[in-house]
Amino acid sequence: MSVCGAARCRGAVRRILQQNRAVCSHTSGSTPEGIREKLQAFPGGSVELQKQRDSGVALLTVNNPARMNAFSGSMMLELEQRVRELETWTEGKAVIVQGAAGTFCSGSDLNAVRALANPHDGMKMCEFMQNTLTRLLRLPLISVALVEGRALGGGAELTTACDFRLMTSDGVIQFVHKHMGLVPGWGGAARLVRIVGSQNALKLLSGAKKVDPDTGKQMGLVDEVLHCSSGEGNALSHAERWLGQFIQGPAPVIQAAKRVVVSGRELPLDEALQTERSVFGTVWGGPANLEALALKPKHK
Ligand SMILES: CC[C@@H](C(=O)O)C(=O)SCCNC(=O)CCNC(=O)[C@H](O)C(C)(C)COP(=O)(O)OP(=O)(O)OC[C@H]1O[C@@H](n2cnc3c(N)ncnc32)[C@H](O)[C@@H]1OP(=O)(O)O
Repeated sequence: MSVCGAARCRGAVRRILQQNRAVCSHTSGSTPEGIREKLQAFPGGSVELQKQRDSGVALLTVNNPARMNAFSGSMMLELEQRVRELETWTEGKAVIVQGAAGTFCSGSDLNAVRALANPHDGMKMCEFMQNTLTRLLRLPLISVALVEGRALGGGAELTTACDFRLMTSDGVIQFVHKHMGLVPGWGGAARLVRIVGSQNALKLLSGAKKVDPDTGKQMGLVDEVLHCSSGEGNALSHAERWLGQFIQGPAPVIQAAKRVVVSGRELPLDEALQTERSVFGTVWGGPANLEALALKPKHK
């Protein structure tokens, strides 16, 4: 990359980091640090990250099978750490978010929820998770939620923090918050409205409706239904194949595509155009661009 290109790239990265800092200050008013010790007091399970360097696809696995992959406090902290690791993965192209043992995620661990049920702790937890999931959605990687089994409550919210949702035929997404006397607090409502529109979002939240794969596909919540028999890694290999059509080519170009989509999705038009120019500058005259020009391609 030229010196000029590198400077533009740093500018684009700086702008995205500024967006992320804006999320922190907008969603908390203060830092969400106070909640870390409290979350640490609810251990159990893990959030695992496996970076597949050959393909540029990372697997992020929510792993707490004894509780249907519910998020313990320590898992919320681990998720933030994993997202932090992905933010600096310059060779990466995509991330698949999945649950362990054939089911996606049943939301917050109800034991932690009970203990943090006062408004102050609830707000801090919600700020912390909003920040983490906003950063997940803004990663310069194509993100896919692979929904096998159930995605409930916070698990349903997690699916909306990905660019795409793939569902196996046994999958269910359900915003069960109403049954808990709640609304989503991890940013899931704001994202849901943007994905399916306000009419559908209101139906899903006020009715706590179960979304099966076909209904999800009709309303635009589900991008693809994976018809595969259940079994270790079977759905994952289908998901990887589906993802393959979007991640051919060099990582900087894939990351640039994601960055212009994030700015187009989130910023006012003038700022989005400015970011688009900066990101364009990182790929214009870059190795992939020069190689393509030398090949005189025909796009048939
Ligand atoms: C702000 C809150 C909101 C958010 O964060 O956005 C939330 O997410 S609140 C949590 C919302 N989720 C739930 O309310 C899920 C409650 N669980 C269920 O409805 C059912 O367990 C199930 C997920 C539909 C599975 O049912 P089934 O297949 O019949 O299995 P079991 O019920 O026997 O579950 C096995 C085991 O897992 C425990 N479990 C499941 N979910 C949670 C959870 N969210 N927190 C803690 N533990 C959970 C369940 O209690 C069973 O444990 P044992 O009884 O010890 O076997």
